[in-house]
Amino acid sequence: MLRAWSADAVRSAEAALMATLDDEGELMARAAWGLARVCRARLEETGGSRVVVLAGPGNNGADALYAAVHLADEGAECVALQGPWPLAIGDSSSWQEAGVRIVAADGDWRAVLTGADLVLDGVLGIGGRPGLPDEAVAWVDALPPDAYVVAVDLPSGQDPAGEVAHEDAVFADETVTFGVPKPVHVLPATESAVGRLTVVDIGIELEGDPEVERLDFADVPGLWPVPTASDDKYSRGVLGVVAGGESYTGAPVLCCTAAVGAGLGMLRYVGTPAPTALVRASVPEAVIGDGRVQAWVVGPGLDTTSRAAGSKAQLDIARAALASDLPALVDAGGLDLVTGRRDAPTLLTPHAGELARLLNRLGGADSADVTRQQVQASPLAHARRAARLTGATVLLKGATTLVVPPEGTVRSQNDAPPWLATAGAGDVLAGVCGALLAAGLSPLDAGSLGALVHGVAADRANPGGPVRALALAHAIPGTVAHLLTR
Ligand SMILES: NC(=O)C1=CN([C@@H]2O[C@H](COP(=O)(O)OP(=O)(O)OC[C@H]3O[C@@H](n4cnc5c(N)ncnc54)[C@H](O)[C@@H]3O)[C@@H](O)[C@H]2O)[C@@H](O)CC1
Ligand SMILES: Nc1ncnc2c1ncn2[C@@H]1O[C@H](COP(=O)(O)OP(=O)(O)O)[C@@H](O)[C@H]1O
Ligand SMILES: [K+]
Repeated sequence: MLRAWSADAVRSAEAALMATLDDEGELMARAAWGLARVCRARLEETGGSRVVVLAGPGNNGADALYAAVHLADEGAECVALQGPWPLAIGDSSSWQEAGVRIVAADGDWRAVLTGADLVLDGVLGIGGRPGLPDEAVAWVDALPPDAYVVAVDLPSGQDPAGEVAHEDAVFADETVTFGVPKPVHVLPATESAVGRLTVVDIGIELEGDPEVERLDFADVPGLWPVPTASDDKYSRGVLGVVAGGESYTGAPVLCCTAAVGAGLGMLRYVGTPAPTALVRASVPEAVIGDGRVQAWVVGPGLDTTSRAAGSKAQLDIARAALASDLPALVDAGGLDLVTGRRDAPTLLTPHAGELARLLNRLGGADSADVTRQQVQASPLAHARRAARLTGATVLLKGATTLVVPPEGTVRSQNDAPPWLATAGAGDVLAGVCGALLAAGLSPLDAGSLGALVHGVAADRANPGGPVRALALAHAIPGTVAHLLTR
């Protein structure tokens, strides 16, 4: 499991360690040495030798400059761009003596930058506010496209807390962070700017709950509900799926195919005539109609406004499922039936547009209208608000999937290729996570583990190429086996 801690927690851990060290510069020395080792390796891989440092005003800039001193000692040509600010440590003459030429804001920095093989972004670190000083915006605009950009600790300008996306910021090829990952490295608003993430050990130890967790492959065997000889179909979990209608007939097929493929004890399907016929034909394992279950999936392809035959009876069962004390996953059309808090374990699985709509409906007349764009610009805050309003865990879908409980550490999964952005993929996710809820997992575990398996299945269904939702659903059983037996 990857764990990311807030800037404040990291600073406290650094202060605690520093108090035990004789030299107050020791941690920065460790950070700079580790950073220099990574840069050295990348220069060797790419055959480059010209390093340009973007030197900010704080310790992040100092880290980059110290790393450049090591690289200069080893023969690289190192130049640092300084803005109209003093450097945190030393001045231009002391750095020049140490082997790093400093080019001031009024110097010919463009020519220097054009020749860079490797750019070390040390403008801002965990002390940064989202956005960049104007001079650094100009540097970033002028970055040569073929230079390898290494961000020091985090891509400058990105929000260290990973809460908000900002357009004036660095997008790195690699980020070298110190001690532990931070939220910026794993949350959806900022993760795409991080590139490859490398963590340099500087000896700090973090205690207590992290801000963000990310499950990895090694977590799957410990969490996945593997049956034993004493199990039967009921003890493994029965899932009820209320999905589809006369206009959306495919969603229940995808959801039910994925749910049985994830290893359910049994599945009950509740639908109107057309999708029921399709589920009968394509998922012969499904038992049709209402009955006793351990958890519900309510909503894939569900049209809550339909007047077609069978719709009223189906909606009555959907409402009864939501009013029950059983765990429930609520997706797509089912989200329109959420009226407030539910006491039983609940996982809501909106995409950004559905989350905006849910917040507008539940937020009350006084709250400002939320748009899909606002959700995408600050996904964590919006998911958290929905989790607090409903008491449910909110799984917000996207390239990075967030799973946000009403309180405490959030999970963030990034396991899927962009090919997964295809209609019906969400119905498959609902089936997988629903199966895990029926087996007794918490909404947090069911959502994050389901998102991991779903993302890996997208890749395994057709490595490196397009994937359709039905192929994704069919790839679930093999993916689970692969992750359990690797
Ligand atoms: N605390 C420690 O012991 C260690 C810290 N390290 C480094 O220190 C960094 C943190 O250093 P600092 O606390 O000096 O903070 P930063 O280097 O992130 O920069 C903070 C400075 O930039 C200014 N600033 C912030 N946001 C701005 C914006 N958007 N536009 C313009 N100016 C802005 C602030 O006013 C402040 O002067 C870490 O990211 C890491 O690189 C490492 O050396 C490891 C050890
Ligand atoms: N760019 C992307 N990269 C990887 N996965 C993505 C990307 N965009 C969306 N996804 C995933 O694809 C799925 C889409 O679900 P959803 O929007 O509900 O589609 P549908 O309602 O058509 O089934 C979600 O699991 C989401 O996390
Ligand atoms: K940086």
